[in-house]
Amino acid sequence: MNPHDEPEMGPLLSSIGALADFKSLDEDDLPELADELRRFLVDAVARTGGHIGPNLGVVELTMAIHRVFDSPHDQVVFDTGHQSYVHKALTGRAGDFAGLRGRGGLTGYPSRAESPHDLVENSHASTSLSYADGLAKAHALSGSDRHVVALVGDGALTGGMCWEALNNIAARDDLKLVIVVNDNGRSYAPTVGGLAKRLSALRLNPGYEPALRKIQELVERIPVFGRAAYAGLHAAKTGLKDALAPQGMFSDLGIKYVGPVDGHDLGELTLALERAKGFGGPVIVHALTEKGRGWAPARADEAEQMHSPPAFDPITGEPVGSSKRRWTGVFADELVAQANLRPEVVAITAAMPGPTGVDKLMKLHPNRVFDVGIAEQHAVTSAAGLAMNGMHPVVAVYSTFMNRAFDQTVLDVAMHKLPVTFVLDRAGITGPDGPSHYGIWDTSIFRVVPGLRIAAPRDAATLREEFAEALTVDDGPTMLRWPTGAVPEQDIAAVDVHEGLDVLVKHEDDELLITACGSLAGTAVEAASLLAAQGIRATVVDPRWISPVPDALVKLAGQYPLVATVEDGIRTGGFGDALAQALRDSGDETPLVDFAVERGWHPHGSRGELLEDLGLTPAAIAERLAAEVHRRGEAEAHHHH
Ligand SMILES: Cc1ncc(C[n+]2csc(CCOP(=O)(O)OP(=O)(O)O)c2C)c(N)n1
Ligand SMILES: CC(=O)[C@@H](O)[C@H](O)COP(=O)(O)O
Ligand SMILES: [Mg+2]
Repeated sequence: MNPHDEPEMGPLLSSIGALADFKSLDEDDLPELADELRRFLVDAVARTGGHIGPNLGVVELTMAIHRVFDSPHDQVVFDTGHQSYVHKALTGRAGDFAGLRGRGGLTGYPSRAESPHDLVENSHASTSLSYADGLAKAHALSGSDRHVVALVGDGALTGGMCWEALNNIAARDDLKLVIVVNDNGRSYAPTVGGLAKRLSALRLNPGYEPALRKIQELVERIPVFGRAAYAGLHAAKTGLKDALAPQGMFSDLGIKYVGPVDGHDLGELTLALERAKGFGGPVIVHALTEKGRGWAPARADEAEQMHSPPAFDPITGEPVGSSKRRWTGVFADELVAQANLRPEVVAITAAMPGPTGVDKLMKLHPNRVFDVGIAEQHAVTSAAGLAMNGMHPVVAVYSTFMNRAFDQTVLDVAMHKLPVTFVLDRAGITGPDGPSHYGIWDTSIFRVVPGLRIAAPRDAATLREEFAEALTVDDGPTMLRWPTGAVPEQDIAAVDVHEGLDVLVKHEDDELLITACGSLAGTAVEAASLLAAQGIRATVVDPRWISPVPDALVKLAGQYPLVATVEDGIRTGGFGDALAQALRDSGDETPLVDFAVERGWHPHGSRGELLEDLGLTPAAIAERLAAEVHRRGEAEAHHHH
């Protein structure tokens, strides 16, 4: 890592101020540029953390796409978008990587505000082929000659939307659409399922191409055979190819298939993409790549090939940040403990065993953990099936990805009153991954599901307790949510329990009730102490189970002149809205101030910065509530005179 704070840029990369500069480079310079890009990526991402593994794997792929196609006239869509750093560097943004994923800096995904070459900002997987289908149909309608290129990973291909799109794409032979399958055999962990087996059958047979070339040379060398033999060979080649490399999966759909090609061989890639472009109709180019290519620590990371590590040492790859106890780790241990007590407990992950913490149980009881690929909707309804047959599935998904499985949750699970426990990690504001990764919608979305109970632990102790409680519920689904990052160093102990509500701060003759949800309980406690310093006495309670709103909380809140709620989720339809509605329903007019995430697209940054921006800090909450108390005091005084 060089001393000043700019990632190391070689001479060729430094010469690229715009895509045109890259496209005009001499072909002979491209291998050197690829090396410069790899050194640059490691140096840059070491500082900021991010998707080093995926991006090292698409250096040649991205270069070849931008050599053959002409963005933005031709449109390039990155599935998930986590592998678009090379694209950003080649489109003139290499000089901005010092701020990658940081407030005000480059986002870690394509961004239309950053470049006309960026189209899809959504970081949720398996959307690229649907976007591409629409983009290409529009070009076909306007009779334009523009091509659409979709770069989709083998992991993303396990997502159902891809197959919905392929079914439609296969029905049209006039779409100028090139689907580049970036097959590195991995999501985080090795990609799972029948698709993966078919793709690896192709991957494991690279031999058939060289074998064919050898036969071809042989035939061409023996003049007597001439054309007839060559024609026979061609038939043999098709047969041989199908025999050795069953790629029926795509051609059965009627979509042309080119490959598999070596995804790190610029020449081979360029040829394949030129061929594909020439088809003028939908075509799949199947590229074989290595995640983390060219950097030993990523290649050596068997678990995830450094899919998205936090900041790391650029030489060793070792993380450089502090390794505090994370919410995920507490859950991982408790899941094992509960599974050992309860044979009916099984776990499901959508291609994220490590990041969700089910990997620990997976190692101990591999047949009780199911990795279903990037397929959240399937995960939920498969869990419904498991529950129907006596299991208690724990579905571990990031909150933001749970958005995908609303219908499956409400009808396939809740309507059937099935004992499924959803564990939503990364709930609330996450930060560096930006707005499509914030887990802020879950409370508002799932609060409307009849029979679904939601808990929001405030620390490690309540995570263990509430998770254990959820597993005892067998007449309907339960859901727990917690944020990214470290759990509070110290558990936030209750000083009292009032009808099932944990009292965290208690004042006699108090004048204000603050209801703290989950991870912001500590913030609420600090806000109460700031208020106490101004002579305002606020009691703080944590309901633990936030939906449905506990009756005891409605009753208690009704006894106060002012109530506040604090939650790490969208204000619209959140916990605050729920309590306000419950108070209204109980005939209580208690005024309520709800601290939450305003509905909107909040740009990436650190979790702390975002919470500061959103007024979800002790100081901001105390300030707002003090003003509210004073305003009410004055109004009272005025009223009495
Ligand atoms: C709907 C959804 N689920 C989960 C994720 C988390 N996620 C991000 S990248 C990734 C793996 C993608 O694998 P692949 O498509 O093969 O791309 P690669 O990283 O191998 O290049 C996953 C599971 C996501 N972004 N979207
Ligand atoms: C692209 C994607 O969805 C994941 O790789 C995500 O970026 C990981 O987020 P965490 O860093 O919070 O695990
Ligand atoms: Mg992959």
